[in-house]
Amino acid sequence: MTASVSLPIIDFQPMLDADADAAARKAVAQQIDAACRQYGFFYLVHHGIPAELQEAMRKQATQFFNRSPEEKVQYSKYGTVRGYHNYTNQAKLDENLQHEVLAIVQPLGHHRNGRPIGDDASTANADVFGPLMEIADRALRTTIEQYRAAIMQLGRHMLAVIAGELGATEFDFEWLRDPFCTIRMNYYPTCEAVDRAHEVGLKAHTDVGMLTFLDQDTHVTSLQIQVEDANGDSTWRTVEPVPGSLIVNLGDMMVPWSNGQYRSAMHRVIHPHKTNRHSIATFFDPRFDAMVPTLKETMPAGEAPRYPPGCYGDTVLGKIKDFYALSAKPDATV
Ligand SMILES: O=C(O)CCC(=O)C(=O)O
Ligand SMILES: [Fe+2]
Repeated sequence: MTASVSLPIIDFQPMLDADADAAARKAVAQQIDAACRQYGFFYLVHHGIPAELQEAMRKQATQFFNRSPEEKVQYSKYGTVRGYHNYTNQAKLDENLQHEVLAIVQPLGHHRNGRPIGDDASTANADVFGPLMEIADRALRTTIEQYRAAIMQLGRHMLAVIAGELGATEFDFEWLRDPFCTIRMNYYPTCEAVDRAHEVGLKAHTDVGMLTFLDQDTHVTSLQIQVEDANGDSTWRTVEPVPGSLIVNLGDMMVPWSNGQYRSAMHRVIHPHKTNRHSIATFFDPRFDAMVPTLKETMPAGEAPRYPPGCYGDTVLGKIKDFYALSAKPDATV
């Protein structure tokens, strides 16, 4: 049995309450900063996303994955990442995943300064960021749009709070105008056979961007993160669901931005349960073609940043290839 980790449960209410006093807000900001340093993961409660909207998203996700394989596959024509993909038992992947996804990826054309599709490295991946995925189902689409807007607002707010704790005085970051948003609805099927107990739902990875907001089912524990034990060794720990919370985790871009003060933690899903599981991950990321700098307030006077500035879009494209082991298996088309 994998032991669980006690991640901090942070109450965001003072940040949303106009009457909250400055000390209460400062206390919340400090808890967030500490969690970003120690784990790169925390629970957020009273986050301001309406419960009805969360419920509507979960209902849409459940209904979607309950559809027949023939219906779901209608959503598969959108490319490598976008739309519906069933990774369960696909021999061409390097691990035996048990996982279905509906990924709603924002169109690249949405970005004022987005690099043109067809340009260099992105050519092979043009379908990743093609025209806006049509979602024929109006209820699904409306719910997703409302949820996306609410999470983007929370993302901006959270990043401003974090920037403040890192010492920033300016919050209108050029690279964060037009943030790139992806929503991944994840479905992990029931594991029937005991000897499949260690099969991987979603293999170990870090998220690529800035902040991920994860809504996970509360009836089962399957998410795991890598933490350091007292000896500094990495060890896997389960993340128990906390009803009413969103899990916030930091993506790779937060590391150079904070000059290495924050961590982007490895996580995975192991789902050996006789019940299925849903989760909804919403990614609040930089503009696709943005070079994410190091926040100048994090650099000691006279010192250079510890990391070279990285282009978010290039990082995403590289990671997609690695994640699905596409480069290692050239005949694979996901
Ligand atoms: O299903 C989960 O709990 C994790 C999902 C996740 O890590 C992701 O979609 O990036
Ligand atoms: Fe993730």
